[in-house]
Amino acid sequence: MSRKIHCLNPISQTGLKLLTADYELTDKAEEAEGILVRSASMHEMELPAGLEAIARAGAGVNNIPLDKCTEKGIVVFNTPGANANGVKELVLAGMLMAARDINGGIEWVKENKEDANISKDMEKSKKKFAGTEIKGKRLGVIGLGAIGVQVANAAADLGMKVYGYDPFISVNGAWQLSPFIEHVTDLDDIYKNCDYITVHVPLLDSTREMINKDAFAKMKDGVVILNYARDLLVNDDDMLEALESGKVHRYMTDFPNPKVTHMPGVIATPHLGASTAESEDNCAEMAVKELMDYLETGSIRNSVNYPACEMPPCRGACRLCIFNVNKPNMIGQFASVLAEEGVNIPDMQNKSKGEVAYTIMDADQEVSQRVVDRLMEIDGVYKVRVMKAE
Ligand SMILES: NC(=O)C1=CN([C@@H]2O[C@H](COP(=O)(O)OP(=O)(O)OC[C@H]3O[C@@H](n4cnc5c(N)ncnc54)[C@H](O)[C@@H]3O)[C@@H](O)[C@H]2O)C=CC1
Ligand SMILES: O=C(O)C(=O)COP(=O)(O)O
Repeated sequence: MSRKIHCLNPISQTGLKLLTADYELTDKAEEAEGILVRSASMHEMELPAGLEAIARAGAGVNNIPLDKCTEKGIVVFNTPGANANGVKELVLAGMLMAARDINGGIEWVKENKEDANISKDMEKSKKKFAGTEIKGKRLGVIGLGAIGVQVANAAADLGMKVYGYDPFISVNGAWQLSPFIEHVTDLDDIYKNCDYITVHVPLLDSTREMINKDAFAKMKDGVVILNYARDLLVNDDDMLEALESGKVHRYMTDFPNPKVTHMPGVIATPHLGASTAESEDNCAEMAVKELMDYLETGSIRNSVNYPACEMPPCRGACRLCIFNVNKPNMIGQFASVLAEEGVNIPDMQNKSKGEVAYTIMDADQEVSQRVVDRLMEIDGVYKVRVMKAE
């Protein structure tokens, strides 16, 4: 029987064509074993009863009900870094469009397209659109993950003085960061010093509306804010005030909303950061591979709610994948149940991540529903998935 995959958004064919003959795309979400999604909100959606995994072809997972998925043993994947270059390039464009009135100039040409003397007249009019250069200006990058690091390095290459802030920077991120970036540990150093500030953090309770009145109060007058991450990172009312007072010269954002579109000094794009052929292909390929790997082997790579856990092909008659609360003696209890049922475990792997854990156990014989029920009865077990060896 083929495995059913439902796409909640259009997903690049480059990724979809990796699905083997064992898979089938379905229009019916309720029968899906796997879901592929980009930005569609899943918060109000009833999760299909047989859903094993969701792969977000992209970075941000604020459109997915993570806690609910965790408690149901549904693994949520994303595709770290797969669209970072696409976003980086749009951020660079945003910075240049904030520095020069490229938009105003283009509009002027459109408005004067019937002017037979346009070649002469523009030389008189162009002073209205004069700008500044970004070389030598100070850029603050908040969040040095896949995108932030690339933005920081590219801006340094363009001659900007770059400050980077990320209290949780990964070892990989730190390795990739150019030595010319000043790594600051106090966000105020970015607010105080920078002419341009760009945010590249996920939307979390801890980052929601981090760009607010208090932050603006510490910033230089005429600062440019770039938000190609999520709209809710910025307090819109405070932004309006900052734009009106001149504290913020321009607000460049990839996340227009009804308030933002009416503000002066805003240049907005309709969430185009990852909308390049290359990013769409990269994300789709990575998401499809993660999903297939998990559905076929139980191995987890790049999950945002369960730990990475990889196992070679099944060494028994079946494989048990157990999702549970991360607390003492869980593996002991799993092993006891299997021992009492006369099942041997030729191979196993257990990993934890914060409050949850994941165990893959190969069993030397097919296990009965009673074994599954007994494992499910253990306090803290969310789900037991049984996979027959190929
Ligand atoms: N405009 C668009 O189309 C796109 C937008 N995004 C947005 O950009 C965000 C970042 O994407 P990536 O760089 O790929 O993610 P990432 O996970 O590689 O990097 C995020 C970084 O933010 C850091 N961070 C978390 N909390 C922080 C805090 N309070 N202060 C400073 N740093 C903090 C983390 O340590 C991490 O290094 C995504 O979560 C998403 O919301 C991502 C891709 C496309
Ligand atoms: O990857 C992300 O976080 C993005 O915001 C990109 O969203 P999209 O896949 O273009 O709907």
